[in-house]
Amino acid sequence: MIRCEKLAKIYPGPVAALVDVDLTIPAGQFLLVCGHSGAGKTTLFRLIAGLETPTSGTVSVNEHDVARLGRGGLPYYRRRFGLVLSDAPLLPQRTVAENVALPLLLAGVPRRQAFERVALALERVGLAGRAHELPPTLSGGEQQRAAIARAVVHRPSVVIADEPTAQLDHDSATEVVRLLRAFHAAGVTMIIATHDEALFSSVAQRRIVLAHGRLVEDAR
Ligand SMILES: Nc1ncnc2c1ncn2[C@@H]1O[C@H](COP(=O)(O)OP(=O)(O)OP(=O)(O)O)[C@@H](O)[C@H]1O
Repeated sequence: MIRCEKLAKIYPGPVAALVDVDLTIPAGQFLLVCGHSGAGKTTLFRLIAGLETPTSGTVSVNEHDVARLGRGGLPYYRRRFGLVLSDAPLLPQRTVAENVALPLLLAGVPRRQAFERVALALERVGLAGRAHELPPTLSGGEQQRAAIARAVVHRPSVVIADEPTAQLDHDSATEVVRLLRAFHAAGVTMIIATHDEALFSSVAQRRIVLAHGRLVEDAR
């Protein structure tokens, strides 16, 4: 369970990106996060995943305050999460398999074991035959599926995806939703920012709306 209490992030400016957000996300939930551009969705994701520290308030996971983890605990904490963020594109000069392997290699998994897991992850997203190609030769939908493989290759318990179907045609977007649904069915908590709510209507269990950094709607 992830719990945000009075969570706030003020960037220099000052910009109040997130203001007093109280939110509890039970393990295994499929949560949609909606809101206009600049509403604070990405900021919320970065705080939950331990990529940024709150200005005030707390994020805790299973009752442990993330701010108290310290340098030793934070890398382990971050490995709970699989991130599909728009500011982390695939590296164009590395093959698809090398891109997907990166989080494992950075975590110290031996190469051989890492690439065995990469092969499994690419198979799950239907890209087994494209492992040795460079990302720019893939379609937009295939690149997004590779990004999902990279996010799940270390078997995270939570997947956070920022607009995972943006700029995809309908068939590719539907395929991305099908994949996320399959990971959710396997027990992964899903936190998805989207403007494409209709696409997720059959799988989402809850929808929250952020506006100007505040949580303004919460519906199950
Ligand atoms: N590193 C930063 N420094 C300063 N301001 C920032 C920073 N990151 C975000 N902001 C500001 O915080 C606010 C919330 O941004 P955020 O990216 O969280 O919104 P968002 O809902 O994800 O938007 P989008 O849908 O466009 O991605 C915006 O006003 C943004 O300009």
